[in-house]
Amino acid sequence: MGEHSVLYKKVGIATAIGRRTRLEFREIHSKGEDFLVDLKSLDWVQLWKSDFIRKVIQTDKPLSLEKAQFSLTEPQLIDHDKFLTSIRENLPTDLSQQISLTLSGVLYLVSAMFWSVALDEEDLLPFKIVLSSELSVGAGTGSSASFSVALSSAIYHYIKLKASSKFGTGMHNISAPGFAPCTLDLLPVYSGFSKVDKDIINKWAYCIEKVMHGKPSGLDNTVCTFGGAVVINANPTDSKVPNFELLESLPSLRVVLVNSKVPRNTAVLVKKVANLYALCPAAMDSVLNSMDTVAKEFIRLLQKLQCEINFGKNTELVYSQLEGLMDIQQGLLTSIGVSHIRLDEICHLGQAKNLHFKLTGAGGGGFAFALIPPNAAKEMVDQCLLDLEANGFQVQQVDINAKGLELSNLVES
Ligand SMILES: Nc1ncnc2c1ncn2[C@@H]1O[C@H](COP(=O)(O)OP(=O)(O)OP(=O)(O)O)[C@@H](O)[C@H]1O
Ligand SMILES: C[C@@](O)(CCO)CC(=O)[O-]
Repeated sequence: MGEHSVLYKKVGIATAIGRRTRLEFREIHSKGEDFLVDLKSLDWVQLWKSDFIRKVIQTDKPLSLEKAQFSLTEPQLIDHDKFLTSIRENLPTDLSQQISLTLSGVLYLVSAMFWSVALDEEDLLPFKIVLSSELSVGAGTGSSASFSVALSSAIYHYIKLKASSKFGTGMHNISAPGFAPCTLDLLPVYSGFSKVDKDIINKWAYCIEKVMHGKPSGLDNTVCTFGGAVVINANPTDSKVPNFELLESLPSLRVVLVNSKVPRNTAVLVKKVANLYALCPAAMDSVLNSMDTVAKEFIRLLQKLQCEINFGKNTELVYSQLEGLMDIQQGLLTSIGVSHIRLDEICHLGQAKNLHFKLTGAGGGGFAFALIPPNAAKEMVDQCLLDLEANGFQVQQVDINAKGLELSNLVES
């Protein structure tokens, strides 16, 4: 709740859904091999020569401050646009936009994350990355954020493992001479990521979200990193940087996701809204303020719902209020041009059976979701889902408040 308006400092909330992106990372124990990136969702395998990867890592990166201020913990110091331009120059020009964006993201992280770390040529062996996802790519359920977090966490974890075999365990400065110190706690075995790790990973993932969309809010990558539910811009400040709060508890809601199967591009939709803002600022301010009110009310009602569940109270009214807010927000998003005729059809089919759908993500196609209140008549819900499928939509039930980043199945090769 709060799509688009969160980019204008308004409040929003997002939750992790139980659909995972998996990244398998394997070091290849032979120096001369190529680096390999297998993108299952895009049906693309990329090979890069070891010499090429070593060269892009060593090349100086454009920064907003001196190199002596930069380290693995400070990705925000990279002059993003200049760096991205240089990354793109290393890619063939005949790639599809999706593949080109993804490979730009991979090269960005590989070349910038290793740059400041004190690992010699012989420490860095070629590796193979295999990426697959249960999420539809580019459909409004945060696939790009999920990809960005998976990739930045894998490289970060690899750096820590390599650093611990070089420096030993304990607190060590892993920066190369000439860079700012980066002191990390290196452990013999890792079972997961600490809060410090997650904060660093999240910062790098945000850089890749910028590769994908230009000016993202950072909400999607924060949700993918930390899991659960995250509120953005809860504390109004003059800062340009949004603030994030992890919500302690969110009621367990039944949610149905419907795929309109209409492809869309987040960056294009964000630009469309920005253009409308430039044309009609006063009216847009008013719509964005309304979106802010709706999102705040939605969060307040979710908390109220949790209390009512705890006290065994009847939750019917709160569900109706939440659904009312979803209808209002869908109307506001439609008014700024980010719905789509197929999303409108989902909403109409839902209304006929008393389910209230709202688009999710940037809109323009992609997914819509509805809450299924506990008292909803099963036959009505089942019929609605059948009607949606009969009209060519894809329906799936999802868990919300799901886990974020996890490390699993570590196997030595
Ligand atoms: N599993 C994946 N493998 C490789 N690249 C991916 C994967 N998932 C997403 N991407 C990259 O992310 C881009 C989609 O980003 P986009 O922001 O448009 O979609 P989204 O994140 O699903 O939507 P939203 O930001 O509205 O939630 C794709 O073009 C592709 O470059
Ligand atoms: C449109 C938008 O609000 C939703 C993307 O999931 C963009 C963003 O938050 O970065």
